[in-house]
Amino acid sequence: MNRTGASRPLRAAESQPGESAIRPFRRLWIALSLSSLGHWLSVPALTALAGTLTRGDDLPVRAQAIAGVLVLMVLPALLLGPLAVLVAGRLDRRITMAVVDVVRFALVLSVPLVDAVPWTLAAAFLVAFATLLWIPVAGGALPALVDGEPEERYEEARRSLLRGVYGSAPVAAVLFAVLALIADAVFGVAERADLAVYATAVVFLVAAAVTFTARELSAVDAGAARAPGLGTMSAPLKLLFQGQRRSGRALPDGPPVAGAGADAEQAGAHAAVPPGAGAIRGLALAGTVIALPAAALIAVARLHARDLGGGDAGYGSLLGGLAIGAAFGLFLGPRMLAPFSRRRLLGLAVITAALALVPVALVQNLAVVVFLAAFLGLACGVAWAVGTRLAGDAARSYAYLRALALVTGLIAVAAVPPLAGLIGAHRISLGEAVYDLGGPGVALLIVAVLSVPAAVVAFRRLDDRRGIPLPPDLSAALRGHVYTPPEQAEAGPAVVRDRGVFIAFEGGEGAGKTTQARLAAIWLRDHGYDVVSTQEPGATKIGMRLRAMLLDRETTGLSARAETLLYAADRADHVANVIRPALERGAIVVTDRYVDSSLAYQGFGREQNVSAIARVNAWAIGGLLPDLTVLLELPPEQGLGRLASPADRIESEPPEFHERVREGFHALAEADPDRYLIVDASRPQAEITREIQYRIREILPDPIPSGTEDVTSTFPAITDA
Ligand SMILES: Nc1ncnc2c1ncn2[C@@H]1O[C@H](COP(=O)(O)OP(=O)(O)O)[C@@H](O)[C@H]1O
Ligand SMILES: Cc1cn([C@H]2C[C@H](O)[C@@H](COP(=O)(O)OP(=O)(O)O)O2)c(=O)[nH]c1=O
Repeated sequence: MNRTGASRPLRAAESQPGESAIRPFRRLWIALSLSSLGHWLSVPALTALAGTLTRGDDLPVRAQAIAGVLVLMVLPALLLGPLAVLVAGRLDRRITMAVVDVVRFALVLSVPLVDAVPWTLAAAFLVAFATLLWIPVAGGALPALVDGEPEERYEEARRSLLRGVYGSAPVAAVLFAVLALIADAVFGVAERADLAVYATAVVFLVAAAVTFTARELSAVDAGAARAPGLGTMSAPLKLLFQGQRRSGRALPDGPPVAGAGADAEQAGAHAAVPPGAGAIRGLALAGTVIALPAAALIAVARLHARDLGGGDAGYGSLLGGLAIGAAFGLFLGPRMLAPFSRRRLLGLAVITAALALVPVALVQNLAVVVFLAAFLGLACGVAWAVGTRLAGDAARSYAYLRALALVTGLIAVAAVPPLAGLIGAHRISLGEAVYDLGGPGVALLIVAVLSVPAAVVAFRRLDDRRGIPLPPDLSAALRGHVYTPPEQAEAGPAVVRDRGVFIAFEGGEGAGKTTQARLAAIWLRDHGYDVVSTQEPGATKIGMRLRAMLLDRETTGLSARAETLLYAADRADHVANVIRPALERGAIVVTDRYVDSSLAYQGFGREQNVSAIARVNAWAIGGLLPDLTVLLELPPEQGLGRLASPADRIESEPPEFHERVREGFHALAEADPDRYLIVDASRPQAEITREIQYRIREILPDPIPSGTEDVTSTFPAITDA
């Protein structure tokens, strides 16, 4: 039972179809998604209507009308957010959400009926104000619905709701374009925007009906505290003011762990080094620059589409391109270029977004501009996803970043359309050819010219790999590994290895590493080689103590970074006291796990910055990499199923963790096929052993010293065991 008294459960998030318990969540999801669809649809619908109402006027008047609607739709969020939270906490959730939707329905419906610019502006403000009340109330619905459920389920459900709330933005833009096409075919130009406005009203009405029937939503507790990003509303202006007063120290100096939840810990971990003041300012600048090109484009999209020969359908396509691109970017951002520095990725994404605005402003073909807008959206989405993770989702710094983006967006939508109106259309003659540049195009170009240098400064401030050239770093990341500059690779003692061979076995739990490493060592010994069998963690005296700490389930609360460093410490000792001496005397070293385990488990598994872990380890091992790494690939559930002993601390991690580890190993191996052997470990043991022997044979030195061979004229033949 939860606070609402309803016995509902969040099997929802698990989405097992047919289970009746899913229904409350599903209804909440539908209600929230529909309301959001109405919200997103109201933006182009009302701006388009303002444009239609002023179609006989000059460009400046049209631009003002559109800018007015946009500004009034953003303003309430900036000024009245905390007030809304205060009011929302005292109201019945279901009734409030339904009433807000009915009010938005009535307001939107009244706009084409009154058919005047002032009322359109007033209605836009009132709709946005009503939305503001809806956000914290709706945001509190999930915590109330899932009270007492485990955190992972809650997280899953939260993500699903966020997808519904923000995923409806591209749907709305495309729907708007389709409605405009239909309206174009059926009605005259004068009523073109009306259809979208009526559709918006209907969506709100349906949302109200769905919400009203969802009885389990009734509760007088907004409870949004547990719903970062869904229902949190802070005072953006206050935050900005405080941020400034503290000279840019509103963002945390280190990992924002305290009270910030798992996301924040991850985010802190992603910031390879604790951000200094320069990096914090870089992050803030990035937040500003992300919003600038996107908001400027949204602000003049309708005018720009018209200049390019498109009507409202063109406007919808532009917004649709931008929104779809952004959705992809938000999804891809955290998954993109795993070995690449997150800070560099953020900087690059911001520069890309700013640069993309240049062709958006100059190209004279609407279809191409739609694609370019999608690209711009993609860059903004990636930047936002990476930036918020760096700042610490759910933490104060996330709110700060959001506030910065909101204020920048507001300034852009307020200033760019009037600027476009002021500039007006220009015709440039280039010899024979003439080039028509509209006011919106020039205004966008100006925004791009301002954004690009700001983006470059943000990149510089954020850069945590200073001195390492970008092109090889990026190209290495594209191939799946971390670029190590030649001088860094040489750090630590030189790799002295006359005759030894170094072979590592890697893979997930229960993949058969220990079994195959042992068999390989036996086979090699049988053929006369000096073989040292070893493993990580725990091959040395100190290592055994570290291993106990690392794997004991009693060890709780060990931070991801400390865990990484402890594995690296074990490895440093392992290399110095076991591996290197053995190789120096010419032995073959066979190790069960090595550095890739840290990249896969601590990097991919714990979602930390893989490049930072690679650097720490490169130093720990003094650049000593295996000649061959055998990767045994097995689905985690199969591997864990093979284990007989009770699960240790790492084995007890959730399935998603082990899945990420598997993907991590695979990415590392695929990037360097010369040094890896990828083996399907689900096959019979003997088959795997043969495949491994076949490959090891290729790298084995001649066991008989070369001088001796001349004398004996024999060549050692290694046969299958
Ligand atoms: N190819 C295989 N097929 C089925 N079971 C295997 C195979 N290889 C190893 N096993 C079994 O799986 C379990 C885990 O193997 P082990 O070598 O300890 O894995 P790891 O060291 O990767 O955790 C052992 O009981 C082992 O006998
Ligand atoms: C070497 C290494 C191991 N690990 C984890 C993986 C395993 O769960 C555990 C090692 O335990 P171990 O009992 O050696 O596992 P396995 O038999 O699967 O090799 O430590 C890391 O997370 N990072 C590392 O760098």
